[in-house]
Amino acid sequence: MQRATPAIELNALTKRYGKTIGVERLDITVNRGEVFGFLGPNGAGKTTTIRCLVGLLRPTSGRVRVLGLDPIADHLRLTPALGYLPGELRLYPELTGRQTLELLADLQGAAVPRCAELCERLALSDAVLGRRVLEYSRGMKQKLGLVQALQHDPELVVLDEPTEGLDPLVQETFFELLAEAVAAGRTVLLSSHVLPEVQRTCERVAIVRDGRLVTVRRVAALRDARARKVRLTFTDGQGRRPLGAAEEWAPKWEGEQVELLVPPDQVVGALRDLLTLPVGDLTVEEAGLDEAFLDFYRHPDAEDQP
Ligand SMILES: Nc1ncnc2c1ncn2[C@@H]1O[C@H](COP(=O)(O)OP(=O)(O)OP(=O)(O)O)[C@@H](O)[C@H]1O
Repeated sequence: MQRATPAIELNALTKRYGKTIGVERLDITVNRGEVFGFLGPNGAGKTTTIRCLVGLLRPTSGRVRVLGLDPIADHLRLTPALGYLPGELRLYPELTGRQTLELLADLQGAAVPRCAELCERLALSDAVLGRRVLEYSRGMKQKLGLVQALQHDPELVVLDEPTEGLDPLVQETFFELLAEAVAAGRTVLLSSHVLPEVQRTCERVAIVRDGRLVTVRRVAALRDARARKVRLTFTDGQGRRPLGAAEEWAPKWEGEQVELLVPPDQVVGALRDLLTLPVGDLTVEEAGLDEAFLDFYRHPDAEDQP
């Protein structure tokens, strides 16, 4: 494995399903040792990208390198170094949990030094592992999916919606496992539409929408760039009214009160205009990160600053 290369390199990755665009000209580089978030609404292209990364889909065009290798041509070399948790985990229902882990270890072609420890930490007891997967709850299947993704202590872990179906206690264990993987120098790519999960774990995030890259940002920068929530209360009892240029900031009315999400560098100008109206009370606060995130979904032209 070529250690000097980035963990993941996508150059103009395009995948079409007939006329439908899965992803279009995606350029993303994930460095070694990084926890990288991959965020986007339903149908944005996250799973398509991940399937191209792990060699399950052949790109229509563009270049994909994972740990310096081509995921399709070098599949056998790559597999032992790759941990993958699919978004929709399909398991053989007739196999027991234990047999499932053994089968997947065979396919990974690697020793599984962490299997027992991971089962213990995720509360998959011998009794549970002895039962057939068809008797498993959704959360139990997801835990099995996490064990198989990490059991061979892979160099790169790719997780598609990893916390789906996990209860809060198990989610905590999952976050601990992620932190340990990073401390041990592993690289993690995590796809999600749960923002706090990404905020908590990732250094950088790529936001995708409609198959295209909207932006790649440090999570900290995303936080700094977030909009200000401006709340005004009017005093003349006339309620909802036109707000002129401020209509651009998606006003949300409630009686005499209106709330606007304004980019930080435009707050002063917006207030100058708004305060010509009969305003009795005013608050300005930072919007939540999730609101900043939604803003990226809404404004296709949000500038790019890796
Ligand atoms: N096998 C397929 N055949 C045809 N179109 C597909 C196929 N798989 C995905 N698509 C389309 O590609 C686009 C991207 O889908 P993808 O599953 O990659 O999105 P996603 O970001 O993972 O969404 P979600 O968060 O809902 O899982 C969508 O328009 C989807 O309809």
